[in-house]
Amino acid sequence: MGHVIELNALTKRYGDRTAVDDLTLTVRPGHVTGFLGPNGAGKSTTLRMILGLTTPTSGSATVDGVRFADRPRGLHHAGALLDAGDVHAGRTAAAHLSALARSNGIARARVDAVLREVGLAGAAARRIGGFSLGMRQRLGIAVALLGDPPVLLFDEPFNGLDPEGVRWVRNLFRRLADEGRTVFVSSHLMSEMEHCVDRLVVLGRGRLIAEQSLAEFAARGTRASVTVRTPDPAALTVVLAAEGARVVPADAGALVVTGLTAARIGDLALAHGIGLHELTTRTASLEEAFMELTADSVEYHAGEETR
Ligand SMILES: Nc1ncnc2c1ncn2[C@@H]1O[C@H](COP(=O)(O)OP(=O)(O)OP(=O)(O)O)[C@@H](O)[C@H]1O
Repeated sequence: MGHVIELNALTKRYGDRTAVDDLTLTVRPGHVTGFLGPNGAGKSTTLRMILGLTTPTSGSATVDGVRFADRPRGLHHAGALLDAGDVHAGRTAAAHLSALARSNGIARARVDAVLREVGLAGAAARRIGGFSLGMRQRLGIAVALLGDPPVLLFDEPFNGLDPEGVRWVRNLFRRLADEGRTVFVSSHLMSEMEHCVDRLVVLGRGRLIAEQSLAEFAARGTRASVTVRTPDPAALTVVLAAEGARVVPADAGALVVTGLTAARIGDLALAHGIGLHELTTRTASLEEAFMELTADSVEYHAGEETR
């Protein structure tokens, strides 16, 4: 079984700006691999280089050891959803897919099959110009599936989808991976990814920050904190700080404590005769782990002047 995507020191520079910086990684079949990073991290540029749409400045991107541009009949080999807005608005959905099927040597029957698959069978004869964003995403996914390819790349596939659509896409990715395909999905939102990926590649300012399983990623981010409520926060803060804990006041008189377990906090409070009204352990969410991991590489912070 093959269809491994390999990036080797892949680099893309635009003038003095490095969009993708020395990226080396492997994306394997049978998994849904999430490709995460803040806006401008270089995800789209990377996907475009894998597809041979953008030429690397240096390094290489191959599928099964062969550059995409060197493969005949592209859509049989790899399917992609890139910019869902990038279609001929005057065409109908069926005409758009039929044209692609013809130019890629794909049987016409596949057009109806993928329209059904993405839930657009009823809209086949409608012009794409009148499609909602969610319908365009579905059409883009239909294009990716058209050649029944072993490799599938999706750039921000959840954009514009309603909750039912999001769920459908997640199940679709899972099924495609279970069929042994290589599924590589970009997103800037961890919340979209944590329900459907089993591996993660995290990018920040063009550089690889993490490449691991979802479980490994979750373990790295779970720094537990304990929320404590007490009628005497000042006294408890002194006691906990003396034990080396970090204590931060939170809403409504609560304290957020890191560095001590809930059990230890409870014992210390008892030993000092301090009452407790709440003692709750919280583990950081994947979203928080992702934010922490990429904090140094976020380029565009809200409410901040350009640096
Ligand atoms: N054709 C281009 N010419 C010049 N700069 C470009 C070009 N394409 C991308 N860039 C720059 O490269 C960097 C990476 O962009 P890219 O679109 O790959 O990021 P991304 O991770 O997909 O971001 P987003 O989540 O916002 O889509 C950005 O700084 C972008 O401005």
